[in-house]
Amino acid sequence: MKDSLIIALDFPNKGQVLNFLEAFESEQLFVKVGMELFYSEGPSIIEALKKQNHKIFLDLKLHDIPNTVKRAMKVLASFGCDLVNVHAAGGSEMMTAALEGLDAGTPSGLKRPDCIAVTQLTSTSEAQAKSEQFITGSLQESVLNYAELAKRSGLDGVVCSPLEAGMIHHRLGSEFHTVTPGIRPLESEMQDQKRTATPAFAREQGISAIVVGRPITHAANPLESYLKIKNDWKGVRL
Ligand SMILES: O=C(O)c1cc(=O)[nH]c(=O)n1[C@@H]1O[C@H](COP(=O)(O)O)[C@@H](O)[C@H]1O
Repeated sequence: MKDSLIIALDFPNKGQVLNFLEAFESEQLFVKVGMELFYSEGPSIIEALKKQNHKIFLDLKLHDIPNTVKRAMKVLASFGCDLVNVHAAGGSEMMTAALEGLDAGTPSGLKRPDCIAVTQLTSTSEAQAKSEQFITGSLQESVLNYAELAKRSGLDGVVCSPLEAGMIHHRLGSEFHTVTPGIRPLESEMQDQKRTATPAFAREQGISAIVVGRPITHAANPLESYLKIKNDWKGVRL
């Protein structure tokens, strides 16, 4: 996953996804299938994307009792995705159970998908975390606490905002992955995201992978937007 730009395919159905991907024929992509697309299309969307040789992040953010998460992860592992996630707030026992389910469900000969934990959603502000989640410290501390818990539980990394990734690598090492949504080029609107940064800022933080949705999928020319964000992220000067 190192240095990947993951495109969030937040579309309602397979038809719109395949239509969108036509412009990317020459690119081997890392794409994210989230709740809307997976709930509408089911595992067949994963099959269709694998046929096109794209890497896949199946983003269903599991958060339930350990037994339920373990059994669900066993099913998800059988799809042959590259990356899946849970909410760190589910706790250490749940995260360990997620890994057990993935190990049990990964077909022989395949690598188990990497598993990362959402710390604090990038749509959460400091004020919201304090007034609605009742955290007493700072939001950064909360992100770091969740990241430490995820690492102790054996996970491969976390989802956080680009603003916290540098701190996480400093504390937990560069091998522990940070995957960061909340990426907004200077000209883009924040929409519902609260903790955002540019692709160039993300590059300076040692982030493993950035996740970008609407700045690409809603762009007038999605391929052009993708290439521009990718170049900014990789520090390529044209
Ligand atoms: O787990 C995620 O992917 C995720 C976590 C998070 O904290 N924030 C977040 O935005 N995401 C996802 O990342 C994508 C961001 O999309 P845009 O805001 O359109 O770039 C969406 O598909 C979100 O579901």
